[in-house]
Amino acid sequence: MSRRNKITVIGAGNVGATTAHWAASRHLGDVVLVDIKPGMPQGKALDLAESGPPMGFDLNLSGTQDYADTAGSDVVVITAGVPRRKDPKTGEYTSRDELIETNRKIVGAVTKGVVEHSPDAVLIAVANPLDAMCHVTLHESGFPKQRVIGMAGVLDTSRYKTFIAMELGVSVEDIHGMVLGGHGDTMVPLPRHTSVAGIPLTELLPKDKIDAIIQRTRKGGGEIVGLLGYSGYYAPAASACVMVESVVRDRKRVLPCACLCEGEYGYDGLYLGVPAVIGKGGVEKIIEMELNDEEKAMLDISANAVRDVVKLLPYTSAAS
Ligand SMILES: NC(=O)C1=CN([C@@H]2O[C@H](COP(=O)(O)OP(=O)(O)OC[C@H]3O[C@@H](n4cnc5c(N)ncnc54)[C@H](O)[C@@H]3O)[C@@H](O)[C@H]2O)C=CC1
Ligand SMILES: O=C([O-])CC(=O)C(=O)O
Repeated sequence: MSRRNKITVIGAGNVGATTAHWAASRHLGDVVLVDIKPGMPQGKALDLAESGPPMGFDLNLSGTQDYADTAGSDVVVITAGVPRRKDPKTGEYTSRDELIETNRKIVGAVTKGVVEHSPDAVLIAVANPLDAMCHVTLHESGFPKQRVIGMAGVLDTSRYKTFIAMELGVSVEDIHGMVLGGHGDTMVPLPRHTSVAGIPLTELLPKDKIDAIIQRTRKGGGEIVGLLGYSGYYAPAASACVMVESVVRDRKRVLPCACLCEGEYGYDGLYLGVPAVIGKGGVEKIIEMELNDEEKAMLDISANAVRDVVKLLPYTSAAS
């Protein structure tokens, strides 16, 4: 009898529980939710399982504090970590980068727990600061780079496409394009490589409108924090699920993901959002697209911003 895919989600908070929800509703596999809060992943998994009859999914959904229950996972999504929050009094909110000290410890610890029981899994990092957390996950897992991927570009691209669709009054389905670079304000949307049903975006919108969409995309996470008081989770979880699906169904989607660049785009030993073919083995190939001087300069700025954060980690030799 063939076995179902096994998907583990570490951290059953907003992003983790919603990832489990999307994964179940798309029938991607059995889902194990892990969280340090006793009873909480168990409760969310049971509640989700009880939504199977009306929603028509019949998967095993369980919650646990014990990594032994995650054994043999095909994919593990690591959302455990603190999110940024808005101070209700001042309206100020922290940057993703300020989460590094807390989250590197959480992500490091959970990665060790995961790999002990799932030595062949593909790991998808989600906690922030995302690109740095990919370095933590790679280092603590000892996995090959192909099996440690970061989720950010799918989300950033999703926001970019949403804003384009809103501006043009067209379906998001017909918008094709990508956002590369680090998951921060220096990310690099690529309007020259964006089209609407094959029509270049640059023919459909004037430069000032495109520039406004780029700025809104770069600040997309912050816009949600500003409105909610904490980080968004529907779009992040949906984006993680697109990556999970490409792995478990071996779809070989071309997705912008944080991948370890070793020479690609001129960067060495640095996680950065680049287009990649995602299949059963994780990153099957990084696609090197032609960038013009302006685009490459923006990617360099973004890579430098990521490098500055990665340098704060205790064990990486500063990536070049
Ligand atoms: N890469 C991306 O594009 C995005 C990243 N994020 C990041 O994802 C992370 C999670 O965000 P939310 O789900 O909104 O936060 P949340 O606070 O709702 O959930 C985090 C969960 O992690 C759990 N946790 C903490 N330490 C743990 C440990 N050692 N083992 C197991 N579970 C542990 C907490 O108990 C909590 O339930 C944050 O770092 C956030 O910044 C959020 C959205 C998008
Ligand atoms: O901005 C945040 O706090 C969470 C995140 O990474 C995003 O939504 O892009």
